[in-house]
Amino acid sequence: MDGSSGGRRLTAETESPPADEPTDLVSYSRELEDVSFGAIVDAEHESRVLWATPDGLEVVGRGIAARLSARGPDRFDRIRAAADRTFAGVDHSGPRVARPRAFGGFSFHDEHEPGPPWTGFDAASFVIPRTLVVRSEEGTWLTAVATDAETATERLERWYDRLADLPAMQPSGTGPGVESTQRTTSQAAWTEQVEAALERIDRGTITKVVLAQSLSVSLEESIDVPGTLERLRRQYPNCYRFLIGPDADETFFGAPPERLVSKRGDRVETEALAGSVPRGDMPEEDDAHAEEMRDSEKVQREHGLVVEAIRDQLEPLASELAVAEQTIRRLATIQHLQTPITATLEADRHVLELVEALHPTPAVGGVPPAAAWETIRDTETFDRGWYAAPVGWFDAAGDGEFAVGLRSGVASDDTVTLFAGSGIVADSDPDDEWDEVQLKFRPILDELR
Ligand SMILES: C=C(O[C@@H]1C=C(C(=O)O)C=C[C@H]1O)C(=O)O
Repeated sequence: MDGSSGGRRLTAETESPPADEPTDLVSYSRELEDVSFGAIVDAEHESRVLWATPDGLEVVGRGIAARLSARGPDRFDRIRAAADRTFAGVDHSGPRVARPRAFGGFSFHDEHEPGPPWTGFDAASFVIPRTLVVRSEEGTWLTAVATDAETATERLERWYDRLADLPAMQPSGTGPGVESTQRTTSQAAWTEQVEAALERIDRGTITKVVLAQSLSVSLEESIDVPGTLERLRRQYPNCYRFLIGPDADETFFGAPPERLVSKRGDRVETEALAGSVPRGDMPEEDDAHAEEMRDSEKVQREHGLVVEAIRDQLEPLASELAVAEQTIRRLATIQHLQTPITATLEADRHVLELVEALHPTPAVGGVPPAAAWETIRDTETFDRGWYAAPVGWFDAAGDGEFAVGLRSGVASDDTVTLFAGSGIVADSDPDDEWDEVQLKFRPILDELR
């Protein structure tokens, strides 16, 4: 879905600009007792990131040792080139798990121009935080990154003492309360939008398109995003959790179920996640919904398009590709059809090459990609920004992991703008698709109440 783009820009800043000469960065790590992550990500006026995976890796970061951002259709390449230069100057002393990583993501489309509610969010933007805490099977580690050894040591010791003094558990609080909500799309407008998309499907312009809505939520109090994510962890333990807070007013966060891609060495893992039904109150009802989804020709067609597109994108890069058996993915409020896909790369690749190849899958875009994007742009009356786009991390070796930025919202003080969408194929019913979108608002909306 690369379209033409006006402005192209690339910046790679470190804490002591100018950045055209790569600045060397020193990274030191130290093991910690388990600590509260809240102290790292409570800084609303400093850059902050949080990343947690269903398999138990949790990372929080604060401040900026280096920032990479890019616009335009070659934004993936530009970020990679800038990152290669930056990482080449990093000297890390510590275990691999505690190494510096770049956290961030991309807008859904490369024509993205930052504007409210996405002011701080470029079309591609990553930071290597100055202070990092990672919790994994290999323990909890603190890392400090700086332009010289003395600053890195000082930062490491200061944060070590600060974290050691805080209780490991901090209360995650309660929801800020919802004062009012405002839709971008009324149900009548949605019905028209879906019918117009169905006409394009009838004419053969597209086979599938994912249409979304946004919901602006005014809160009774300002939101504590890390606390909200902590509560989401309890409700959605098998989902990702992320927070991307540039040093601006807005924070993008969510609890997406969907992995876009993970890459370690030559091993690649991804999945098709498409097809949705509610959970039932009783086990029988729950199973009945799941069965109805599995047996639906429409849902299978919708899901199959995603599997096919992922396979087509990965096959040229892989020496081996395996599509596993379809399963039901059960989350607290919704269930999905899921097909895990793994591959072995035939040559060395950067995870951003895989991100570029895969984004957007037809689980969030459509088929064919360009005509689907045109439909989205002609139809949706709000800015997708970073919704449904890749969010995650990568390291010096080009390994990394990205989720799809779903079940997400962008928060600014006492407002959160939520996003959710659903796949439209031939036979889609506007009312059913409406219900599905409302279901997908729930993970975040429930935690705001
Ligand atoms: C578009 C969203 O979800 C995606 C679309 C799905 C579907 O159409 O069934 C299911 C999971 C996600 O891939 C969303 O959560 O906003």
